[in-house]
Amino acid sequence: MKYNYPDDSLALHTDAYELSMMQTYWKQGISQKRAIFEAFFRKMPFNNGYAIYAGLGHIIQYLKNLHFSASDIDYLKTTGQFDDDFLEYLRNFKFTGTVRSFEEGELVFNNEPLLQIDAPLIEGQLIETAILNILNYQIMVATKASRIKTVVGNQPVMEFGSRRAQEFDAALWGTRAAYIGGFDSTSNVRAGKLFGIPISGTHAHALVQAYRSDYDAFKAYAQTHHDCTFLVDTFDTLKSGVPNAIKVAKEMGDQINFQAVRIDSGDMSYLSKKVRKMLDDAGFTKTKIIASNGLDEQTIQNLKMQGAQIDVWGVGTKLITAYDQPTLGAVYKLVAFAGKQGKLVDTIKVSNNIGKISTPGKKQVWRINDRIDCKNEGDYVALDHEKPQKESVLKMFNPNYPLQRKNVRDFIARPMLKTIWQDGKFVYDEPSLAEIRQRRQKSLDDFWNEYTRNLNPEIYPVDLSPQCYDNKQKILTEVHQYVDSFKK
Ligand SMILES: Nc1ncnc2c1ncn2[C@@H]1O[C@H](COP(=O)(O)OP(=O)(O)OP(=O)(O)O)[C@@H](O)[C@H]1O
Ligand SMILES: O=P(O)(O)OC[C@H]1O[C@H](OP(=O)(O)OP(=O)(O)O)[C@H](O)[C@@H]1O
Ligand SMILES: O=C(O)c1cccnc1
Repeated sequence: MKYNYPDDSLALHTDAYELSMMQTYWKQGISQKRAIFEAFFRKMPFNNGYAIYAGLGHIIQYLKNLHFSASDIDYLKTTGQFDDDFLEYLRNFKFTGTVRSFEEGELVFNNEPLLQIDAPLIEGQLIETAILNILNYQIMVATKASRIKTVVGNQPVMEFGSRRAQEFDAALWGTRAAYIGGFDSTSNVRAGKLFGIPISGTHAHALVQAYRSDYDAFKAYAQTHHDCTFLVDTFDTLKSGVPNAIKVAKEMGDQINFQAVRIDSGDMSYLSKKVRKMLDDAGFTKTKIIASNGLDEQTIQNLKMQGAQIDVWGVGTKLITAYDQPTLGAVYKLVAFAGKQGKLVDTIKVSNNIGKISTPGKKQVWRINDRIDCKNEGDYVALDHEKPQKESVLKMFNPNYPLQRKNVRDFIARPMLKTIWQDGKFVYDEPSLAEIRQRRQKSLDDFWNEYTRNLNPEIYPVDLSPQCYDNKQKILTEVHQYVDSFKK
């Protein structure tokens, strides 16, 4: 199997149907017409009240490098599905569009555009698969991480998921998303190098197994490291692991910093209390207890309720695989397309399921913040030309929850979709990961706790402007007329 192309690119990281459609657009002369696509998801992940936006960093990297390499074109030729003139076009392909997006670390909600591509139709079509691939995964992991961090509070939580992640890319970008969502460090060393995420870790059972003795293993580790965390559950936590960790720490004295012990099995509430007492009695009151093994927000909360004496948490599988939910279900829809005279015409995707009918038109999302209590009142999805920030009273209503309408006065409206590319030019001042993490915390603080609690949160209003709503109804009526025209 040959999979090692020196000039491999990510342009073919797309579904075949995107390329098939692109060939049609190209041959029919509509490929350069302006098209607006928007990405959004319909249902909140994990029944959470909010999601954390993550993935833009990867999308930026992808779009900056987007091109078809010589071997990509050669391969497409071998499929026999594409004409030479189209392949020649692909050879010189370049992204020339405008991209607007939420910024990473912001709280986002269902049924609002998260990312918007305003580009020649052919370009917007190619990138659908990659954009959804990135967003569908990273938003889930960042949101899961945020739920876990909410329960962990000020204690450190380490990301341990690489070995259980769905392959390399998921481990790498998943840990970045986890860091955005509030995790404090990662065990993935490459993520440390590439993203500057602090790396942290302890040691595995293999070390103790190799020495066949807790004492010998801890001693060997202590002779080769200053900062020491000992994994104490390989044979028996209370009878052998902790007593030998203490013995080694006493023998080594100031030569080591006896930072922590890690417990990775058994009843972690019971064990952590016993271990705390043993450490304290031996004078190691500052030595921390780390817990790992199948943890998530529920087990951590439960352990805390039981008074477990755990100071630091290590979480892998259930975070990195977004264990409770395999996908976010984000979609990418064409919302407007250049009509006959080049003027944008709004488009709709109809469904029997009312919640699945797309909202036509190029839009902006406005976050409405109450000037008095400084908390967010709701998100207001408006057509792009609207200026809600200039209104004195904003009528907010959600057609799916018609009784929840309200008039908002004295507000600040903040546009959430920021320009990342303008007509092919990258214009975004990319924030550091530290800034993105701070943004998550700041954003969370701007919401009432009713929306951000982990269990049964209130539904945060994501409302359509009256113009946006009327536009949707008008286009829906046109579609109904079109469909009716086929009836006998
Ligand atoms: N006091 C506790 N309350 C609630 N859940 C706990 C408590 N202690 C441990 N757990 C959780 O219970 C689960 C136990 O899983 P499992 O049966 O795989 O572990 P184990 O048998 O102790 O260890 P292993 O099989 O890895 O040697 C883990 O998810 C762990 O986080
Ligand atoms: O349970 P998770 O949340 O996924 O956390 C990561 C797990 O990975 C390691 O176990 P593993 O048995 O792979 O190796 P070990 O020998 O280091 O325990 C570690 O000890 C944790 O139990
Ligand atoms: O450093 C650790 O303790 C660690 C790293 C990866 C997986 N489990 C544990």
